Amino acid sequence: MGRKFFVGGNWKCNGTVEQVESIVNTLNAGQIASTDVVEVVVSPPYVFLPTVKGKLLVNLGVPWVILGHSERRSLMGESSEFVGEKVAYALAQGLKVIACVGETLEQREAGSTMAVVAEQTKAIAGKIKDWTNVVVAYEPVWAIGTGKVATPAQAQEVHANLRDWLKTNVSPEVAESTRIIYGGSVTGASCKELAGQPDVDGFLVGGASLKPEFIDIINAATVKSA
Ligand SMILES: O=C(CO)COP(=O)(O)O
Repeated sequence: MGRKFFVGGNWKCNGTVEQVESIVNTLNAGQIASTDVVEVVVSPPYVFLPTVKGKLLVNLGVPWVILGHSERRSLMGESSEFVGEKVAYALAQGLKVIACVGETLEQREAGSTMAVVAEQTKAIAGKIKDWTNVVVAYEPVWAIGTGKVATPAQAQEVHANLRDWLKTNVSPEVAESTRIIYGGSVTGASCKELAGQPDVDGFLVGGASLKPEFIDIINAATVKSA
């Protein structure tokens, strides 16, 4: 079975109750591609979970958690090892995990992108056995919140290398079935070409997930199913 397209909306700490309700209304009113072809997850600020949970999407418990975001790694000092432990703990508690990896601009310019991504992924792989409930988000730090989206070729290159890494270091089955999604300044304008890349299985969206264009990003799934 192919990898189902996955789109996450990382709302971070944005919004007031009114704004959150407005986003939810927009999502509920949007014409979204069939859930046969796309899985959508939103990550509201903790304080708004009750507001969102009561109004949005069938089956919304809080089944997913985003871990290893670069803002946590850099601002909260979370090491790769700690992120690996958190991923293992979350899975053991029955949560599904979006695990983020990605290099800084400095690391990219030094040619160490894949070494960084591999080190971050290895710290997770060393702590877990079952990848069924894990989605890996490749989020180059230089693309997050900067308006500087990776080119489709840049994203594809890292995603393909990461899948190869999983094939060699975990298993061919895990490499084939694990969704690797891209995050970093994704917009309605850039999503289709990115989605056209063979190893881009979806997106983790920050700023644009607070806007109506999030619907367009979700619907980029149709690029895969076309
Ligand atoms: O950090 C992100 C998603 O986790 C990306 O944020 P932006 O889409 O705002 O760049």
